Amino acid sequence: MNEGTVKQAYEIAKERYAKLGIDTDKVLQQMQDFHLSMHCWQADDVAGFENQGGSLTGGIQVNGNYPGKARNIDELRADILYAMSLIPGKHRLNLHEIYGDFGGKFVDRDQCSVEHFQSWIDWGKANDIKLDFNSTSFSHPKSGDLSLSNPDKGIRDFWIEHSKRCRAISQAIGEAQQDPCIMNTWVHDGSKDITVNRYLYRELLKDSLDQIFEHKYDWMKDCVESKVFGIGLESYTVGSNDFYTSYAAKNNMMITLDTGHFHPTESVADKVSAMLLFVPELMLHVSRPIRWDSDHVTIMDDPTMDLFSEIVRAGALNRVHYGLDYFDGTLNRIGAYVIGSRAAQKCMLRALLEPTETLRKYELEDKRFQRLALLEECKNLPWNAVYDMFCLKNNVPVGENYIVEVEQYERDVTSKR
Ligand SMILES: C[C@H](O)[C@H](O)[C@@H](O)C(=O)CO
Ligand SMILES: [Mn+2]
Repeated sequence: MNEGTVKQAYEIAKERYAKLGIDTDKVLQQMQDFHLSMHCWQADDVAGFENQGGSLTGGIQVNGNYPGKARNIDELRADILYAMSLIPGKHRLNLHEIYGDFGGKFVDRDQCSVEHFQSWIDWGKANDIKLDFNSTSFSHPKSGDLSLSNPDKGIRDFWIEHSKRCRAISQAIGEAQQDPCIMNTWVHDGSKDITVNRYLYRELLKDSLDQIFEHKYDWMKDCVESKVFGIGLESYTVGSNDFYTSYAAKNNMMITLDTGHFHPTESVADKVSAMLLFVPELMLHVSRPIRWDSDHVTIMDDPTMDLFSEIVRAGALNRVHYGLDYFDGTLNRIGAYVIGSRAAQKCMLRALLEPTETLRKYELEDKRFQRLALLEECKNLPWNAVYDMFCLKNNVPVGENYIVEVEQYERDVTSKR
């Protein structure tokens, strides 16, 4: 689509939205301030640089063997920068601990420190990209079924030490970038079959977390992530939703909502207003679960649109952090970043373009037909013309034009790996 057509379509959309009391120019400004935290692990199928060739454990799984995945830190950085060049706006990068710059040496998880992330800090500064962080409990000989909740004190202490070090690394990252680094704690701990020790494991997890979070930092923020179940750990998850919701509320901590970590018919959108009354902030891991936590590439589907609408309706734009979390090895991985990131942006854009005040007025007046009619009509308002304008303003390909760019990068770079 040429520039003139995009501008023309935008002017028509602007007029259409103005009739509903929406200022599209203002929404474009808001979109500029909407930063995703892109997950580094889509680039290499959650392999990282510690355990080259080791298998992915911890109840998560990547399918597919699409050629050209990033094999080292340079390739991963190049791929992420390329993906970012096709996504409008400025975005963060979310690192897992296993993506440290270990210089080819084996650095065990209880030995990691800021020196292994100094080159990431420098890279972030050089590219104006803020970083977030995750401790990594999976893909390690000591991962087993239980890490922070393991009855074996030696194993528990190993993971406590890992988590404490990850927090110190996050603090250093946050201070260096002068913006808090958000550190997510997710552990896979659970049981394949019936366990008679539910209370014990949760008691141990609580105690481990209390030790990990004891030290207070000012340049990092903690969040905790629950899950329904992992593969091979189907019967019981120590860090369930009830466990972490209670823990976060009691300790005034941020909670992570991974959209793949709930029962298939459970609405994650509905949790936003429920949780934000009791926890200070939310971290999202936007994913696309197909029947289970399959981590398909995020698309503009109803659950994701509902989630972003609820954030906007709750007036919580600044209390939510927008991480992505999917990993699909069956398709071009850079393309996957672009599709998922743009989809999340489109969901946010549509949410910002909603005539919420009018809808609320209808609701207060018990005008049920009018409320439903306007909600339906919003679906076919010209929001896509506003998104195209957002792309144009940010100098990135408009619409499907990014497909040829991804193909070109594949020909020039990833197919040669
Ligand atoms: C890599 C994982 O997806 C991530 O650490 C965690 O957030 C998760 O969602 C596990 O299912
Ligand atoms: Mn997640």
